[in-house]
Amino acid sequence: MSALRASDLHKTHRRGSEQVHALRGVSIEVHPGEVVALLGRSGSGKTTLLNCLLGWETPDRGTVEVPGAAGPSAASWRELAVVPQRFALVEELSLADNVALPARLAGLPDPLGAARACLDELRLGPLADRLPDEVSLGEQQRVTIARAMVVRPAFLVADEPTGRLDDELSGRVLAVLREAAARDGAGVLVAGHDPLVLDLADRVVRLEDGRVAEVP
Ligand SMILES: Nc1ncnc2c1ncn2[C@@H]1O[C@H](COP(=O)(O)OP(=O)(O)OP(=O)(O)O)[C@@H](O)[C@H]1O
Repeated sequence: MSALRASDLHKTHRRGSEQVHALRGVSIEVHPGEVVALLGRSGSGKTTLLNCLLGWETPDRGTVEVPGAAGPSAASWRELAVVPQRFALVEELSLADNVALPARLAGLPDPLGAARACLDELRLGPLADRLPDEVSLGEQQRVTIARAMVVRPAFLVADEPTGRLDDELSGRVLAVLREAAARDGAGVLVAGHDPLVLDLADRVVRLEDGRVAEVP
């Protein structure tokens, strides 16, 4: 299968008369079965790159290819799932129902069973029937990982998925992402500052000021 690919992306954000060149010609590939760490200081363009890969922002120049989809915004959750920086859980639904949602939309059998299995993997089984605002932010963060994993996506993009977790839980989350690559052949792109992400990755892409920097 082919790679999730961005080629020569340029993106300028405009704030009044000010222009911020968030991406200045970024190319990146994520192959099935590999974990790629996207590192870079705050403001280096990581989220903008992920947003372009997801079709949430349109680059000024350059292309994004999502295998199996006509374009990034046409990709289904099974083709490309996301763990967003802002969790976007449905407040009225239990954690189990939140996680089951993509499985229901994809028409998978037993969405709730699959959701509970994913929550168990992330050690959230006992909280499955609670609402999002009845659990901590770190727990909500892990729910978003279960929600991305539930359909066994071909590609998964995670924006700082361990930002609110201690080392033990970060290790657990990263092991789950690693397993998605090893077991399901998913291509995983993880953005973050967490040194644990470096240990986990097959490959590192570092952004500096909107460009890919050479990694020694
Ligand atoms: N909607 C926007 N309007 C104006 N400027 C923006 C917008 N989004 C991002 N920027 C700017 O673009 C640059 C890149 O931002 P981006 O969020 O991609 O960085 P990042 O590497 O993900 O940072 P962090 O690690 O803090 O999340 C920053 O200078 C940021 O202030």
